[in-house]
Amino acid sequence: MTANPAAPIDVAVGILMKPNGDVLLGQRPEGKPYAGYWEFPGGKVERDESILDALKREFVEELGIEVVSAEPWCGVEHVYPHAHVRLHFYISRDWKGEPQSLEGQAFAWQGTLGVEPLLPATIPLIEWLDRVRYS
Ligand SMILES: Nc1nc2c([nH]c(=O)n2[C@@H]2O[C@H](COP(=O)(O)OP(=O)(O)OP(=O)(O)O)[C@@H](O)[C@H]2O)c(=O)[nH]1
Repeated sequence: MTANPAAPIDVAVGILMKPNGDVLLGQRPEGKPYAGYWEFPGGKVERDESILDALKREFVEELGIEVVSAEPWCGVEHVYPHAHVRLHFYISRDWKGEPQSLEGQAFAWQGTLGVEPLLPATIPLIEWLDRVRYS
């Protein structure tokens, strides 16, 4: 049986937030759709995996970071030419380790956003985020 291309793919996305409001963004590596675009770290949820477990796994794989706790923040659904995604954004203020570029990607801590382009589905998040990170 082939997968239904219209069915949304669940993606766990994590926003690491420092006490000063800075958040961590990563740049999509070569070979992936939208290579070079900036995003919050994360990836697809695997079968039989919870969203939080997927988030924790992706942060270990991509950045060598242990997410100790994270709160669900918002959901965004977006249809790209390559995929229909359902993004589950979490905010974490509690993690262990310093980000390492384990998959060769660039990353940057950002207050006022200074990197572009951002993935289209992630653009509205930046304005929403300003309402929570400096509150
Ligand atoms: N991590 C992340 N993905 C996002 C964001 N915004 C957004 O539209 N996406 C989309 O969510 C999907 C994430 O899939 P991915 O390809 O990065 O996931 P993955 O690392 O598990 O991929 P792979 O194992 O297939 O290589 C992509 O279609 C990507 O375009 C974001 O801010 N962060």
